[in-house]
Amino acid sequence: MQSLFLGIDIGTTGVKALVMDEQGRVVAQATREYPLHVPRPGWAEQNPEDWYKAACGAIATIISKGISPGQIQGIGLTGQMHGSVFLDAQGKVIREAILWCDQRTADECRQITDLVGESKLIELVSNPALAGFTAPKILWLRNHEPENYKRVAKVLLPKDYISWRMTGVFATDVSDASGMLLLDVVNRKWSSEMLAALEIPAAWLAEVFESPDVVGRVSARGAAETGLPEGIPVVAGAGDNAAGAVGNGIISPGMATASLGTSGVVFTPSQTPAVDRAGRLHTFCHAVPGQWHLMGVTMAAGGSLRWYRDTFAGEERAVAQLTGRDPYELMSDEAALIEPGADGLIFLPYLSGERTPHADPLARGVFVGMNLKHTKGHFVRSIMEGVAFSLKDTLEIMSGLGIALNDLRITGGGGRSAVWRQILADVFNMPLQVMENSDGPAYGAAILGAVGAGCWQSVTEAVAATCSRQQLQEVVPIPQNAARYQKIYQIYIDTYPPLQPLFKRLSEVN
Ligand SMILES: Nc1ncnc2c1ncn2[C@@H]1O[C@H](COP(=O)(O)OP(=O)(O)O)[C@@H](O)[C@H]1O
Ligand SMILES: O=C(CO)[C@@H](O)[C@H](O)COP(=O)(O)O
Repeated sequence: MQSLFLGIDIGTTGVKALVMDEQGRVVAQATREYPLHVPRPGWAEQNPEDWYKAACGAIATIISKGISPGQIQGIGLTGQMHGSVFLDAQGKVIREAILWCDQRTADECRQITDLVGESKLIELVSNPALAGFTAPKILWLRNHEPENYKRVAKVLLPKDYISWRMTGVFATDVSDASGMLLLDVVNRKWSSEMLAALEIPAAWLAEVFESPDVVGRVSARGAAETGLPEGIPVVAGAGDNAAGAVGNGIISPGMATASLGTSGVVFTPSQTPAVDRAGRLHTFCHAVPGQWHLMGVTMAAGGSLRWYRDTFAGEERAVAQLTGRDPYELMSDEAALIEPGADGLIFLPYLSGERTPHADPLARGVFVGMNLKHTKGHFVRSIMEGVAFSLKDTLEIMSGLGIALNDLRITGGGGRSAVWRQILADVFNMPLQVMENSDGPAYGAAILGAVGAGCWQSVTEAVAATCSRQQLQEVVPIPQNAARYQKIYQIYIDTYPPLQPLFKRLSEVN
């Protein structure tokens, strides 16, 4: 009987689970959505119980597809990074998790920066204090919900909460832990100096492991809840971007992923903890032991298109329901009819604030240049283009740091759109590789689970054994589009600076 490996991704929109065989072939997959709560503008929360129920539901669907649970020999978890799950001493969730895209901690970021100092922060944890990272959320709880704060016994990241529910073990991995602002990223261990400075007890944090390390086994309780046999090894796993990179074979310098999930990320590995001293890129540990990575993050990439779909694409949603098509496909068809440049309509995708290149939680989305000619197709196209310009910002910073990329692979839900893929290739003026499996993070997690279970000796060996078959297509830039986008990009980058003080004033009256 073939051994199988289960990868589970606790995404922002839902859980994606897949099962992979010893050759790296995906043999079954399932997804389950859950809601995102926005109690106030700029806030974003989810109920960890929803994640666990969805994960159990996705596992049940996979089993119902004929997968024998007894064949599963290893499990890897991944998920949205930075989210704070606060548990009390009985293991009860104290309040909803505050997510990566929540912008409430601007004051706490300032507090941390004032307390520790900008350059000392880079020295201790390799990154500046950014809204969305986990440590500022812990301080927010202390400042705003002292009753809840008093009850805290553990702070877990989203995937680590699921791992704990399955195994009873409190564990995390170096890539996800990097986004807490509490990890000494260079030495891959908690920073006792940072914990002391912020007065956060070390006992609140899970033990840190390398991503393919086995941290526990499915417990009797986990088995009863998930329908999996007791005893399957569970590895530490990785943050979704690092796991997605493993799933797409991004484990050497020069390679990168451009990801269009809810967020948009350009991710490239590094053999050293090469810090961007200006703090524009995140410097985190990679899921490959001994490697690090740099990444730039656009907060609302696919999230911008989803906002448009939910707010303005009622007609497309209705037609999609009648025809069995996906509303995103219909929106992409509309965008395909519009010329590159959207007849002068430019979109700044700062609907959830921004991280790269402007670390500005108060930034907001903007359409510039609307005129009477513009139709819905123009708006869809300008959203796709604005997100591409934002990812280009990260590529430009990387290039300024001397990072040369020669293999850029697209991943995430937005990569399903051929129009959006071509826009990215044209805006970047670089060929893009389209991979077979767009659920890169879940696939990467399954690979890590397989390495932990001993199917391969290392992540590098696993990637060599699984990824070569996955390259489907190359999207080549169209020279005249690339030239046009180069001009529009110059206008795009000049649009934010004069608006920045207005975003601040807007936040004061809202
Ligand atoms: N067919 C499609 N065309 C264009 N964009 C799409 C399509 N399908 C999904 N998307 C985009 O992908 C996003 C979800 O990507 P996904 O990788 O699943 O995100 P997450 O991991 O954040 O849950 C959606 O918000 C949407 O913008
Ligand atoms: O905050 C980050 C990375 O620093 C995000 O990339 C989250 O990890 C969420 O990812 P998606 O839901 O967009 O995949």
